[in-house]
Amino acid sequence: MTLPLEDFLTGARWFGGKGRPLAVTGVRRLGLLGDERRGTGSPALALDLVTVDYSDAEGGTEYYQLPLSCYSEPQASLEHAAVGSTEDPDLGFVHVYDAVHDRQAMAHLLEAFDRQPTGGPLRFERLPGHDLDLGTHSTLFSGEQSNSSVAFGEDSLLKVFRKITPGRNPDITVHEVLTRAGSDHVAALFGWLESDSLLEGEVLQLAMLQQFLRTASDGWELALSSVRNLFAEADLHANEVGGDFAGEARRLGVALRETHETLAQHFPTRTRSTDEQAAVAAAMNARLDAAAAIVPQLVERVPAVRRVFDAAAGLTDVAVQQIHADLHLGQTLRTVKGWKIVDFEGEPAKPLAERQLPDTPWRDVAGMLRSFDYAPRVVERTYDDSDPSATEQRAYRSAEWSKRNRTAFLAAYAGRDLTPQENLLLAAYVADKAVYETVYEARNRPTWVSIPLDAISRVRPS
Ligand SMILES: Nc1ncnc2c1ncn2[C@@H]1O[C@H](COP(=O)(O)OP(=O)(O)O)[C@@H](O)[C@H]1O
Ligand SMILES: O=P(O)(O)O[C@H]1O[C@H](CO)[C@@H](O[C@H]2O[C@H](CO)[C@@H](O)[C@H](O)[C@H]2O)[C@H](O)[C@H]1O
Repeated sequence: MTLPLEDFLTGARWFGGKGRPLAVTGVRRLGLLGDERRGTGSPALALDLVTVDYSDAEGGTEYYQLPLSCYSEPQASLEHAAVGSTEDPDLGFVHVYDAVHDRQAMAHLLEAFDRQPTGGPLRFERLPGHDLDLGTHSTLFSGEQSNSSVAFGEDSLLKVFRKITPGRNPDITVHEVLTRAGSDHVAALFGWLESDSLLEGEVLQLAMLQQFLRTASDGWELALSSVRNLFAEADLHANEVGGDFAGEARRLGVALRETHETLAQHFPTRTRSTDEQAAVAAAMNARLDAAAAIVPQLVERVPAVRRVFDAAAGLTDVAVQQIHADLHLGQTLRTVKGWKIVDFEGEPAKPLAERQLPDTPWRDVAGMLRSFDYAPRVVERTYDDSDPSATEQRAYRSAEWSKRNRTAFLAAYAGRDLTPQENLLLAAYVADKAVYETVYEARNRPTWVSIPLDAISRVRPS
């Protein structure tokens, strides 16, 4: 009896290949933890890596990590996480469950981070400065994530990477550097798990353990409630209502600037050659053409956007460094100790080699500016629009909220007026992100596509 892994993968919310024809063509055991003694009720935790081959025109191979809880007896309490039953080469006949749902299995992992066993096929790396709380139990985060996150009490958070790209994971690399540098703007990295076996000649990094931000509120949710407050007070301006966000936007600007400064001190920096800058603009134009083929409403807006990208092609002395590369309000957390930035993996859809290239900090700034445009537009959509004057009033106030927070964020980030070159570069990155968003929305939330399309309509070549 083999495990129905294709069904399991396609039903998992973190699986990136949904809707594509695929086959699981290999399963590789990276490690086994815990000893399942019959009758003890304690599971063995198998860390397996499955190879997924796609058979559509795009084709390609991906690897996904499956942490599996293996029991000799069925577990009624884990029925919701059942994968199937199988004759396992190491364990004999077992009932198998998705281990991130299983407190006993997660406890094996946490203990292993504490003990750091040597000699096995798995390496549990730790950074100094924090004693793990082993008296906690695990809770799986729910939510639209591309990985699986498990909190251990209020002490630590384990992010189990699902799609595994051979090579170092930028989320670990960047968190390690920022933690060692004492940055205030990330959750401290406690450690990570990697496999001794190489794939395609590269290391496999499987999970990251970090400080659990107990007092965190999601930046996106905070922005939405600020807009709701504004809309609830029909005769007040954004600076007069209780939930004004501009102070937070300013603090976010400072947090991003300081994060960029720390990254620039610890990773290589350089300026792009003229050829590289031209290639970046050409890639933006190519993305624009590809997006227009998918989102027809974009077609009439292509010439204006192209003029911005063409102007940006000629910019010189563009400084590049390590950045976040996928920044938006949903990647920020407000804690009692200020703003924290999470998820330094870069855009998951891009190949690792591309994600590892240095880029301009203005890409991150542009990502945040786009979020300040999104938040009020998303709230506007929740209102009934039967009263045209109320709808118009909300649209006006929406633009007011967005401008106020974009201005506060940018002023705090830059601390000075932007040069014409910086303005142009930023405009190009904002447009590029909005173009990307039209495709993202068309595929995922088609009724939201007007949000980036309207932003693109406002693009004016200077
Ligand atoms: N250290 C932390 N403490 C508490 N919550 C966190 C922490 N890091 C991330 N989160 C929250 O966990 C969720 C997933 O985090 P993220 O890094 O974006 O995962 P993914 O790579 O799966 O998208 C987000 O809601 C984020 O706000
Ligand atoms: O899942 P990721 O964090 O990699 O990002 C993807 O999903 C985001 C939505 O969660 C999407 O962001 C867009 O919508 C946000 C509101 O939901 C908004 O704040 C962002 O500014 C906007 O780009 C992101 O584009 C996509 O890559």
